Amino acid sequence: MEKNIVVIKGDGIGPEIVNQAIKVLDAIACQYKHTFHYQNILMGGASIDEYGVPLTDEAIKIAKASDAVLLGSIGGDTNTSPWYQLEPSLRPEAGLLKMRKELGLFANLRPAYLYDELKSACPLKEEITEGGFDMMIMRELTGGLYFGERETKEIDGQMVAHDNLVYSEKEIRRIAKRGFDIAMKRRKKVTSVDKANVLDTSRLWRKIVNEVAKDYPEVEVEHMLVDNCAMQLVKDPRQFDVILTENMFGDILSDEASMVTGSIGMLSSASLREDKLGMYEPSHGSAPDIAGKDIANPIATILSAAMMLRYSFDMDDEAKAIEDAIEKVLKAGYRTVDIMSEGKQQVTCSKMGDLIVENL
Ligand SMILES: NC(=O)c1ccc[n+]([C@@H]2O[C@H](COP(=O)([O-])OP(=O)(O)OC[C@H]3O[C@@H](n4cnc5c(N)ncnc54)[C@H](O)[C@@H]3O)[C@@H](O)[C@H]2O)c1
Ligand SMILES: CC(C)[C@H](C(=O)O)[C@@H](O)C(=O)O
Ligand SMILES: [Mg+2]
Repeated sequence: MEKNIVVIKGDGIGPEIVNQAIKVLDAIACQYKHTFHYQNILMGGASIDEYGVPLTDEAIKIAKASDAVLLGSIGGDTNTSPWYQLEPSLRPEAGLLKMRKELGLFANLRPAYLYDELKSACPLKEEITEGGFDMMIMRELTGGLYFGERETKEIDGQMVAHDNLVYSEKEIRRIAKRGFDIAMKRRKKVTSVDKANVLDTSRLWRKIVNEVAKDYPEVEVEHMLVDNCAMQLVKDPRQFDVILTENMFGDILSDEASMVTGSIGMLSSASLREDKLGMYEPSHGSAPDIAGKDIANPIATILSAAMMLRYSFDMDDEAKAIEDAIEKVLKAGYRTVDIMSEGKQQVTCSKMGDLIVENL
């Protein structure tokens, strides 16, 4: 097969981790006789430095015309980077949000899976991780607080800011369906997470989720308040199969879930819409504190590339080959520093990429 992949290396560790994913994709192309054409575009800080804006119309056009987008991560140190002196709509994150919205990528899948080999890197007690866990966070990605109207202004001599949280029935219904569809292929349980004891958007969310649930009688559905969910993720992550939630809750809970898998460097993600076009990126950020040192964990990005093969290109065998290679490398004892534990062999980001290619 021939596929056009748009590559956004991004900022910070972005280029380091994307280079490893491309090594792996090249090896897959060679083994399975595919041709992947890569086209680089800029987004985030790199685009600000080059064009003065975090995402150009031309870049959006190129992404829209592609078969899939592979992204590293964007942004800088929000305390020190000059990008954060710019007005909010010109900052790196505005480019990412615009890309998600322009491409209509409303469904963000973040699988949190504890590899047997990484149990020692997991901060939870052994009795909790016994048997491992495997959950999918289905995060709504183009609505909610991130996309509501916002403003900062002076009222009666003091600054006042507001961010509007809006969800429509249609937005909730389509993500809920995605959540139930994926649950049907898994352990058939959906935990819908909201704050229905306070928020109107959450009460609507719960009502629509219950309506959608009627079309999936085989799926067990439960509703959980987000604060409780944050606690349950640490207390007993094995109880979760699919966590279905809105944009901001999903952002926060997915970082939390990543840590119980050993490291944020393990959490991949796919941002999808109704057709096959998707954007694939690790769930973590540009990690400015470790950028340029060749120590970042590239596994989340490589797993995201595997999700690209699976969801955008229907290349299930190829995706599985990547996932198996990662497992082999972990079994052989190789670790980047974030998942390092006693008796294991510490390797760099690029070495981890090489090892995964060798094990394909
Ligand atoms: N999708 C994205 O592009 C994306 C996602 C999250 C954050 N960001 C941006 O990234 C910048 C930094 O944000 P942050 O520091 O809050 O979060 P971060 O995820 O970049 O880093 C948090 C911590 O995790 C570590 N870490 C992250 N990825 C790692 C990896 N692959 N291997 C090893 N360690 C890793 C970092 O070193 C840091 O200590 C901000 O500008 C933020 O807006 C971008
Ligand atoms: C960078 C930021 C806008 C982004 C988000 O909040 O969606 C990130 O944290 C993520 O998890 O992809
Ligand atoms: Mg996040």
